[in-house]
Amino acid sequence: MNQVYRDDSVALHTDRYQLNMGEVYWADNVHNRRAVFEVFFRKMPFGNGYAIFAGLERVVRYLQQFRFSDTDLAYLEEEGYNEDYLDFLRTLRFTGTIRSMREGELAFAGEPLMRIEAPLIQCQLIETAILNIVNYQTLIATKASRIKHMIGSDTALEFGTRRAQEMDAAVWGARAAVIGGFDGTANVRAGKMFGIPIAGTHAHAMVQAYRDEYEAFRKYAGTHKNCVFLVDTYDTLRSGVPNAIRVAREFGDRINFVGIRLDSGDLAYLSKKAREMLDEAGFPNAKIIASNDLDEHTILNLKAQGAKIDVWGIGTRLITAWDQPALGAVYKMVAIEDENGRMADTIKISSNPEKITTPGLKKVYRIINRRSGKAEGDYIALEHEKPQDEERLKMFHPVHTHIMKFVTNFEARELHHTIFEDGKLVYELPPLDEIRRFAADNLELLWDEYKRTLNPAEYPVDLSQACWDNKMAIIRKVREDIEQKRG
Ligand SMILES: Nc1ncnc2c1ncn2[C@@H]1O[C@H](COP(=O)(O)OP(=O)(O)OP(=O)(O)O)[C@@H](O)[C@H]1O
Ligand SMILES: O=P(O)(O)OC[C@H]1O[C@H](OP(=O)(O)OP(=O)(O)O)[C@H](O)[C@@H]1O
Ligand SMILES: O=C(O)c1cccnc1
Repeated sequence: MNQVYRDDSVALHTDRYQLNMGEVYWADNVHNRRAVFEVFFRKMPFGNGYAIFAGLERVVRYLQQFRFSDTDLAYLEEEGYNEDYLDFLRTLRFTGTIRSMREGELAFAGEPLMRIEAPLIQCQLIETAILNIVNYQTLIATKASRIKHMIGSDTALEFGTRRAQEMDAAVWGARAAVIGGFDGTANVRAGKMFGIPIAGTHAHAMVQAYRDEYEAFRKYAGTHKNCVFLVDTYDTLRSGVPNAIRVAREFGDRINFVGIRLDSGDLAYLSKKAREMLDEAGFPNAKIIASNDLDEHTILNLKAQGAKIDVWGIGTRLITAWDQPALGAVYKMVAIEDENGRMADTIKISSNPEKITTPGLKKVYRIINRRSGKAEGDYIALEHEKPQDEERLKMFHPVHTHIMKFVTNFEARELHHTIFEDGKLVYELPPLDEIRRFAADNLELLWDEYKRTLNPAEYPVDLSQACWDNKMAIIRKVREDIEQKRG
């Protein structure tokens, strides 16, 4: 094992191969050539019809802090990196330009979420952290949106911290959940950091600590105005709910009896019975909160059974993205400056046509039909193109090109915004409630066919003719070059 150093920077939050490539570029003096990379994912997470982009705020914070500390450099020296290379890294800062979707934007497979344009070595060194952040936060925001879709107008609370994949995931996951439509979190630190409303009841431990359930509820009521009693420690209907009602009656106006929480058993049956008991006791406004391994599937099922649940506490299955642990977003080069100072488009070829990258500097537009107010699809065009000037826009599937349509009377809304310009932050990070509203408004652009959680329709993400022609010409050129070199 190597020596251990103080963790005082984020610059080494990268893979070793990025530093290795950086050294190659630096030694060959090509490290400052302008390069362009794009972040995108290839498959819709959870089989959902849309994803919700999240992670930009943390990417911004990371890039603002990006610098190698003395201990970083000492560590890299020990790892055998060239001293002059390390001297170069010592003063390295992010000086690039980033165009990105805003957090809360709807995102789809195959389209660039972010575009990073910077000296080659910088593009490379920041790849790992950017993917780390965007992959996780976009995944959780999307999972939260699926769950919130089922919860509808009831309250959705994020309860996952104890089961999250470590502390960072818990707080940034709570924030992503809010972007996806959640109303609050149990994580107090996330509340402090992001201004998320915090909510909380109590655990079985408190009932066990007093042994007597009635006594425990009374103690809670004695110290808290807002009371939610957890009623399933011993027997929900015979003990828990009656004790909650008894304490609520005894304390009267001295407390605000918010309701009860169910955390085990048949949540449909118990919630209906508890609702009857609370109503009969004169507490029709007391809420029923449910938790216990909930996700969009159990919630749909519970609603179908007529469960009387007002507030849903969702932990493990949200914060760990239970059914799909990774989004799989990648970071691919689309252009690089050549030895003559001109930008040249680049491509990565694959035997799978869906995996061939799309070369060149591009923009992404959402094509919105002015008559219906709904999105027709997303349209990826080359930088210089102006789709909004077209009378009749041809949209076709980028792989199965015979699937096509013409759109008229549309708005072409650009999805990327400039975040950094030559290293300077030019974007004002919006407050979280604005991002949450933005995500909810965006969902209004989608037909219901794209929003159902089971087998949604595939939303079109198309290339412009010029973009497609450019891609085909580059594929042909690469093939010809290979043939020529083979002789
Ligand atoms: N009426 C229902 N329909 C469908 N799923 C339900 C219903 N009630 C509860 N569930 C879900 O079924 C699962 C039940 O979990 P489990 O079998 O561990 O029982 P439990 O009630 O948690 O038992 P324990 O007393 O050990 O906590 C949970 O995911 C819960 O959300
Ligand atoms: O089920 P989740 O979706 O992950 O939601 C969070 C869970 O965390 C708590 O359980 P835990 O057993 O850890 O503690 P408690 O029941 O004693 O509070 C809570 O009661 C929920 O069941
Ligand atoms: O407040 C609660 O009820 C809560 C918080 C975290 C996890 N489970 C429950």
